[in-house]
Amino acid sequence: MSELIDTGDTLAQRHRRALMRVLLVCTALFGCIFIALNFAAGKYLLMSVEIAVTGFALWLLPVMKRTPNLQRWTLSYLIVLYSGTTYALVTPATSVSVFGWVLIMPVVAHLLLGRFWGGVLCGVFVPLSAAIFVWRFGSDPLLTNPGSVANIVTVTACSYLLSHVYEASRAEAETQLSTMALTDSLTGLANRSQLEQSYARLMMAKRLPLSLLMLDLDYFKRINDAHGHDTGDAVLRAIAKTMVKQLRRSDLACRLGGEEFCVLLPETPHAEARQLAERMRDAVEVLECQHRHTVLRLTASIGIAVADTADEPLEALLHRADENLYRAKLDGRNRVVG
Ligand SMILES: Nc1nc2c(ncn2[C@@H]2O[C@H](COP(=O)(O)OP(=O)(O)OP(=O)(O)O)[C@@H](O)[C@H]2O)c(=O)[nH]1
Repeated sequence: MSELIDTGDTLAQRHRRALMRVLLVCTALFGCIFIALNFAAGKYLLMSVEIAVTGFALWLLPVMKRTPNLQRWTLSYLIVLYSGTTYALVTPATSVSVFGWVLIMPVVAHLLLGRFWGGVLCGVFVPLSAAIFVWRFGSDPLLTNPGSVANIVTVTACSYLLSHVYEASRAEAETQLSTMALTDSLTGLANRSQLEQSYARLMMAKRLPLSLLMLDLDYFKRINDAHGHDTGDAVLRAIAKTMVKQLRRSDLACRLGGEEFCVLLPETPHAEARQLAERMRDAVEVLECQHRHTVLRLTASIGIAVADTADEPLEALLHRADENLYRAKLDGRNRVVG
């Protein structure tokens, strides 16, 4: 598990990496069996093709464990595997049963490459295999029987359509899942996990100085106590919207929990961060949250911290911003410190 996480895989990549290794082991194993069978039958050219595919599978097995180019290697291997299968189909010495492999081409391609590349690969190899089938067995009674033709076409079309639809809904479910895992459900802002990921990315790209604002609403408990938790929630959503309005596209606003928010500002020196923090504090102060017949108003305290080097851990930066926020609270609230 840890070695998979080390590669920085998404959920889909993690599954595909595991599936690809199963496919490589299976094709290498069956490849050895077919090499032996074809050697015994004296089909040396076909045997050579199988040796090449099996050798590639064995060589790729350790590479697949941690390569960051998973998609490229998978596509390369499937092109080699499907080309080898196509060669076996063309060879007059092979039996009609070899065409059984064509039926699983769409399933394997979609599971390993996703909708687009899986579709492209099948779009090339399945019609090619069908053409070879007609060329080799066109005069066979099998193909002059409409029932047999209908069966073959239906099974192939089902294999293609089912894998395509399955992959489409799997990809959609994964997108929804990762959005949920990175978003605060109440406000729609980023959550702490997303903050950690973005911070690591920004530090890696050296988008310095990286400023961080920590914003905490003042006396928010009073809103909850006086008007109820639902109203408190509505206020938190309004605050989140107000914060986002002040930001650039490259900035990231998150809710750390409760009534505590944080904003990540890449390539923002201290003076600029301070200006933005004051603007945000003003915006919260003038915000009017309508609740039944009363207008609720509140203020926010903000602490600032700036990272000038790429080696500062997020925890340290948050801690410095939190200390300044604490001072802002002590100094009377509704102010920016740092
Ligand atoms: N409505 C709502 N309230 C929350 C949520 N999470 C935390 N709270 C409330 O936020 C309040 C935070 O109160 P305190 O930590 O005492 O802070 P405060 O009243 O804002 O006072 P200061 O921060 O000292 O200015 C508590 O009443 C929590 O119950 C939430 O998701 N929704």
